[in-house]
Amino acid sequence: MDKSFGDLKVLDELSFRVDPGERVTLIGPSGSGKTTILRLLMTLETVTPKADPEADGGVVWVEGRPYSHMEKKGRLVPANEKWLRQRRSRVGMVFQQFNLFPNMKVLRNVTEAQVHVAGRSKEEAEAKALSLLDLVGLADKTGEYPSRLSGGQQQRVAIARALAMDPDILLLDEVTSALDPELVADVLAVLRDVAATTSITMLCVTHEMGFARDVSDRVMMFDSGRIVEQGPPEAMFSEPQEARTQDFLRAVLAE
Ligand SMILES: Nc1ncnc2c1ncn2[C@@H]1O[C@H](COP(=O)(O)OP(=O)(O)OP(=O)(O)O)[C@@H](O)[C@H]1O
Repeated sequence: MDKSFGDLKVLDELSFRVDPGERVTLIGPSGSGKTTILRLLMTLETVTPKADPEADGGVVWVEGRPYSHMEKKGRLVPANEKWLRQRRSRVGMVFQQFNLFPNMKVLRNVTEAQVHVAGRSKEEAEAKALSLLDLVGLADKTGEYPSRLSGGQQQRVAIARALAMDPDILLLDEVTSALDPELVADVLAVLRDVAATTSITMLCVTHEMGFARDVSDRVMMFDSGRIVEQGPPEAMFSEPQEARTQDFLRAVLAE
């Protein structure tokens, strides 16, 4: 797939596959297009069509079904808003800036989409929310507004909210970058727990190399919208083959 913003080409003929249950970490310098990939998967962006209308314009597939497109008379056509809304609910995303609903208490933050998007009853949604808030260590904060929580606690609510929809894929976009250093460990511990206790597919952008090493099946190094190299974390971190990966890891690990 390609993605451009005006004249700026951000993703260049990018193509990759993530298997069900696989944990993939995207690493690479700032501006290399990592967040754009997650936003495309969340349908917050659309791919830039090729000039040649016959060319493969970049179709995103999730769980073997077209996601960015829909099938019409045996052909794939760009998806309409209704289709996207339905498919989007199969993908959970946690953002750098938490993005909780500020006017809703913690419990309602985690039940809202369950009730209004997934169509669950209030009781069912609350039971699920309570068990997930327990999982992220916030069972005692259900009645608080987000503004009364630390950044780390807000991020743990956001993780519970994403998981509450039973997504096929969990997208994590630098989820600890906006946190004070002492709060990072708690959030990573919750995610390690999620990785260890579920089989959810995870696609994660992070600068936390220890976390990437522990939870990933595969690490992909990006630069200028292209995959520079990819492989299991042991190989990527111990013996990166490409000079760009070596330079990037040296710089990140020296921070
Ligand atoms: N909506 C937008 N309009 C214009 N340019 C954009 C937009 N979103 C992203 N870009 C540009 O696309 C490029 C890739 O951005 P992206 O956020 O995907 O990179 P990244 O690898 O995630 O970087 P970082 O690690 O800093 O978050 C950057 O040059 C960015 O300025």
